[in-house]
Parts: sequence; structure tokens; C-alpha cells
Amino acid sequence: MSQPRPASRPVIGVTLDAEQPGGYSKLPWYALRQNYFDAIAAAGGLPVALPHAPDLANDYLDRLDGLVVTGGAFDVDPALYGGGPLHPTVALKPGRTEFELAATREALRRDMPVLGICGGQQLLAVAFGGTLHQHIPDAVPGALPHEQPNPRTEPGHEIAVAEGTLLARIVGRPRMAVNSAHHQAVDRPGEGALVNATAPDGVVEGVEHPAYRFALGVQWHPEYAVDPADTLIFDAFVAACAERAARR
Ligand SMILES: N[C@@H](CCC(=O)NCCCC(=O)O)C(=O)O
Repeated sequence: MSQPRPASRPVIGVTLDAEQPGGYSKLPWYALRQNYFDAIAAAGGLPVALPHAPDLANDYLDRLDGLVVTGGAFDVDPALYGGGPLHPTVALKPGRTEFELAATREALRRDMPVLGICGGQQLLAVAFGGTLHQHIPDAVPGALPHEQPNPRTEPGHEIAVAEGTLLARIVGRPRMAVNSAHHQAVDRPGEGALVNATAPDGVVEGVEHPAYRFALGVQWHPEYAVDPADTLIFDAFVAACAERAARR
């Protein structure tokens, strides 16, 4: 389902990963791959990076038409979804999660379009009231090797798109090749939320919530456009942001 390009670009916030001193800088720094911004701009949006400032979440959202919660080298604290003791593989970035959860919950309250990608999809599920598997190999017997070694520019497996979902309406296909690479996954999507994509082993690869105009998360990385249908996800998201901008 291709979308017409918006006449004027909706302003879309993009969350960042946070890194400790070392490598790029001797001071703390933010990080994010360029193709998140490229994919939003190619779909007609105006991407802007959002630093981790929970107290400024409202100020940022006052100026935004949509929010992309990105992936990164982080996990969501199981304490935020009643997940029990921390699994030894879980890597926390409290500052990132505090900001992203505040911004995502407020964006949902405002019914602002939200797109969650990879770890951002997992955070979105937690914002829906859902739960996560802290480490797939220990939680899902016989699971595929979801922390795939292949480059993100290549698919690792297919996913089945659930009929009757927003994702199904966007991609217009029952299956997609995806490049997801993760050690966690959504367990329960949250009250009223839906699982819209699953891997061949049944592991959740996408969630959405029909109570909102556009609240959708995918475990894979559509910004690489590994599957032609990936660009349709950004087209639909940016179109939803443009619609909201027109209503403001
Ligand atoms: N908690 C998640 C994190 C997965 C994720 O966001 N990976 C992205 C890696 C960096 C990138 O390509 O953006 C998990 O299940 O591992």
C-alpha cells in the first residue's frame, strides 16, 4: 500500500543510543546509524535526534509529529515489566530507557504516531503493559539463533504477518524476509495490543496497538530495506505523522 509523499515534512523525533567514554570520545556520547534518519527523510519526514532528557520529553513532543524509538545495544530493565531477577546477559542503559519510556508513554497519551524498531519495539511493548523474554535461548526451547551473525544488510529468516493487523495492511503480504538480530523478544504484548509478526519458531517479531492511530513496533530493521516491503512501513508511518501535523 504505497503512500503519497507528504506536502510538507512532518517533524519526527528519533531516539539515540548512549555510549560511555571510549572510542569516539573520552566523554559520554550518543550513537545511531545514519540509515534511521535516511529512511525517515526518504519517506518525506524531517528526522530530528532526541537527547536523553526525561524532563524535556513534553517540550520535545510539543514540537514533534511522530516518534521513532530505535534499537541499540541495550535491554529494558525487567523491573519495568515484572520480569523477575535480571538475566546475566541483560545490558541496561537506565538513562536511555528512562527517557524513551517517558517519551513513548506521553506520545501514546497524545495519540502521536510511534514506530518502535528492534529494542524500540520491545520498549513499546513494555509501554503497552507487555512483557519480554529476557534471553530467548533460555526462554524459548528450540528457538532459532535470533542473535544472527549475518550482516544487517541480509535477511536472517522470514516472518509471518498476522492477518487483520496494521502491519498486514501496510505491507500487503503474508510473509517478509527480515534482518532482526536480538537476544530478547516480546513475550506478552500488553492489554489490547496485538502480535503482528512471528518468526518460524513462534518468537514475536512485531507488536501494535489498535487503540492508537499508529502504534507499531517491529523487531527487525526496516531502515535497511532488506525486504522491498520495509520502505512501506516508513511510508505509512510518515504519512500518519503528516496527517497528525495537518490536524494540529
Ligand atoms: N534488547 C534488544 C536489543 C536489540 C537491538 O536493538 N539491536 C540493535 C543493535 C544495533 C543496531 O543495529 O541498531 C535485544 O534483544 O538484543
